[in-house]
Amino acid sequence: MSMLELTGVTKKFGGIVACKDISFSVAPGQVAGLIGPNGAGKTTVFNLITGVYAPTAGSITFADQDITAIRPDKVVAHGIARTFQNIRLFRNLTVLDNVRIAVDKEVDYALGEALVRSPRVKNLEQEICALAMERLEEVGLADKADVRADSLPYGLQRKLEIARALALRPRLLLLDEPAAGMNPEESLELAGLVRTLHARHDLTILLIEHHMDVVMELCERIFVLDFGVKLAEGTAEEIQTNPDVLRAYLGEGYKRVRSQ
Ligand SMILES: Nc1ncnc2c1ncn2[C@@H]1O[C@H](COP(=O)(O)OP(=O)(O)OP(=O)(O)O)[C@@H](O)[C@H]1O
Repeated sequence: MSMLELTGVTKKFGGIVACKDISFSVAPGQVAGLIGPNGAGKTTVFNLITGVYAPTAGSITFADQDITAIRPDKVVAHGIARTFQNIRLFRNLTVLDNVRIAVDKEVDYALGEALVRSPRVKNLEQEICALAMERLEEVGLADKADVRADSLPYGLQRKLEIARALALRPRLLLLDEPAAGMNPEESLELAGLVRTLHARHDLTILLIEHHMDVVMELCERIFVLDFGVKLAEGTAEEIQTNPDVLRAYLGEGYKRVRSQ
C-alpha cells in the first residue's frame, strides 16, 4: 500500500512541460526525497499534490483516495500540510499567532459565541494556545513565542513554518527546501529535528532539498527529477552511485561525507 501515489503525472504551462509522465509512490511512514537541478519540476510536483495546479494528465492518490485536482482548501482536511520554498508566514504577527491560526482552523465555534467570548470559547482559546506552544517547543521556538515572525532569522522562520504545518495534524508533510540558507551544521541539526518529528507524529514526509547531507541522512527513498522527467529513484546508496544522477545533478566528483 502507498500513502501517496503519482501515476503518469504531466503538467504543462503553455509550451513549457514542467512535469512529464511522472510516477512514484511513497509508502506510509516513509521519509522520501525529491531532488534535482533548478527548474526540474520539484515544486510543481508539490503544487500538483496540493491542488495549486491541476495536472494536464495523470492521477494522484493519497491514502487510497483520488486527490487529482483537489481544491487547495480541501488539502488540509485530507491530512496534507506543506511548507514553502519562499517562506509564507504572517510576517507582522507573533510567532505564537502564526501557529495559533493553524490550530484555530481545526476548531469549530460560531462567530456569535466568539464575539461574546463564552466560557467555552475561552477554554478553547486556552487549549489552542497550549497546543500551539507545544508545537513551538518541539521546534525549539517556545522562547520566541511573542516576537514578530519577521524578526526571526531565516533558519528559524523555516522551523516556524514546520511548527505551523504540524499544527494542522497532517499525515503527509511536504517540506520544500527546509534547510535552504542554512550552513552544514544547521542543516544537519534540522535533519535531526525532522527525524524526531517524523517519529513523534507518525508522519509520512516528502521533502525537496538541495542539501545532499540532509537528503542522504533522512530519506529512505529518493526520486530524482531532471527537465521535468523522473531520471531515477532508489535508496541513498543507489542514488549516490547512479551515473545518470551524478552526471545530471550531483556531479561526477560527488562523494558523500558522512556526518557521523
Ligand atoms: N506557474 C508557472 N507558469 C509557467 N511556468 C512555470 C510555472 N511554474 C513552474 N514553471 C516552470 O516549470 C519548470 C519547473 O519549475 P519548478 O519550480 O517546479 O522547478 P524546481 O525543480 O522546483 O526548481 P527549483 O529547485 O529552482 O525550485 C520551470 O521551467 C518553471 O519555470
